[in-house]
Amino acid sequence: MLRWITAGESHGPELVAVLEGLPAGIAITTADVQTALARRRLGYGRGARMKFEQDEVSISGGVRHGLTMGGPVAITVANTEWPKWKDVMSADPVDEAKLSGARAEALTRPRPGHADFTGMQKYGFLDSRPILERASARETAARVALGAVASSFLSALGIELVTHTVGIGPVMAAADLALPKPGDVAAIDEDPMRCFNAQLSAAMIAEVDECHKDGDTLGGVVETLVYGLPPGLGSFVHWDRRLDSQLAGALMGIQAIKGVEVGDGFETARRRGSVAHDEIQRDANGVVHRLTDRAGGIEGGMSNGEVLRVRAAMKPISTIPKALATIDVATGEAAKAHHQRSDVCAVPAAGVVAEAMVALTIANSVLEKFGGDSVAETKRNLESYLANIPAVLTSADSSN
Ligand SMILES: Cc1cc2nc3c(=O)[nH]c(=O)nc-3n(C[C@H](O)[C@H](O)[C@H](O)COP(=O)(O)O)c2cc1C
Ligand SMILES: C=C(O[C@@H]1CC(C(=O)O)=C[C@@H](OP(=O)(O)O)[C@H]1O)C(=O)O
Repeated sequence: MLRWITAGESHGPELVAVLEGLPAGIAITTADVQTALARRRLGYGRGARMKFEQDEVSISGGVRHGLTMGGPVAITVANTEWPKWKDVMSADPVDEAKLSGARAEALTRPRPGHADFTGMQKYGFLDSRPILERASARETAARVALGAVASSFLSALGIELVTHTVGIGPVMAAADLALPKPGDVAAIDEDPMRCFNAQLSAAMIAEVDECHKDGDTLGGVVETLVYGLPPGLGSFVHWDRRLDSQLAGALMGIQAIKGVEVGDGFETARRRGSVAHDEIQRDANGVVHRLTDRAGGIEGGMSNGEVLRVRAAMKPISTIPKALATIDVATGEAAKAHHQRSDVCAVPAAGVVAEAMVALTIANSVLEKFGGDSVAETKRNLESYLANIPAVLTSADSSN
């Protein structure tokens, strides 16, 4: 079983992430993690901080000479802005006299839509700083670092992930948009306008620009695809063993994600059964195929060998220049919500986080089914399982 945990604040010295339960022999380098983090930093509509934040990566456990050794993998991602925040965010008590300037002031005008107000109620603070520091999506850098390790493990088993943006605010990608393939990411990487792996249409970019001009913010929808999955990950036997429930939990665990769809999701609910499912057909060679992939690669809580397809809906950023009504908790009076630099739209970045969470979830399911203390052992177990599926049940995706 894979376990992972992150720690650290948005303006603290660094984020710390630990991933336990991986086999030995996974190829991972500091540069691989840096590349994954660079994808997350970019994306059309990101704010000022992402222009200078460097995400300084250090792998401090579990990896030797570019390969995992089987122990917990520990990664730190340093915040390059730390020197500016040192006094405000120091773990040790600091001299009050040092705490001056705008950064040190109590944040007393909680932002609707962020964790501020309810977090202040829950933890008993009259300052939202101790809330927003951990609620901030800065934390997702730590998850993306771990996701890079999970993706490398899956890749060694022939399982590849790719993510794209399918909606920015009201602008949705064309319904017949061809699904990207894993190799497409490299091509998109060369085009920063497309935000690394996020395929933003001109209309989406115009929507971000328009919104920026209006002092407003946007959400949207991202989709992660997983190619090369064997059938049978997850299970129908118990709710918490269902792959779809695990993926939904993992994606809803990302800041600002408010909805998850598997396959055609909500659209399926509007269809009749005769056109909602994926018919099964045997070809002349005796190999079983699906005619469609409306289910998004999951039936009965199990991967069915088709391309896995999950979408996550992100709400608009809640730090809005055109600030919303709130109260000032210092006076109890009506006020405008606190506003500082922030993203206009972080949907492409959220897609990179979604991909990391899907990779971690799938890696966990793979290890649950196939086990293995080394990648070679996991691979042998996977191949043996596929080779022993009864011939009459062999489907296109279970035969490779
Ligand atoms: C990649 C990413 C970047 C984000 N950037 C910002 C930001 O710059 N400003 C902001 O107010 N919220 C930002 N958010 C959203 C907040 O983190 C989120 O609204 C907050 O945690 C409350 O969301 P919740 O209700 O889902 O917990 C971002 C979210 C993600 C996933
Ligand atoms: C730092 C990141 O995202 C941050 C997420 C975030 C929030 O409220 O979630 C608020 C902003 O932080 P700041 O207030 O320091 O500008 C974003 O920049 C990041 O993604 O690495």
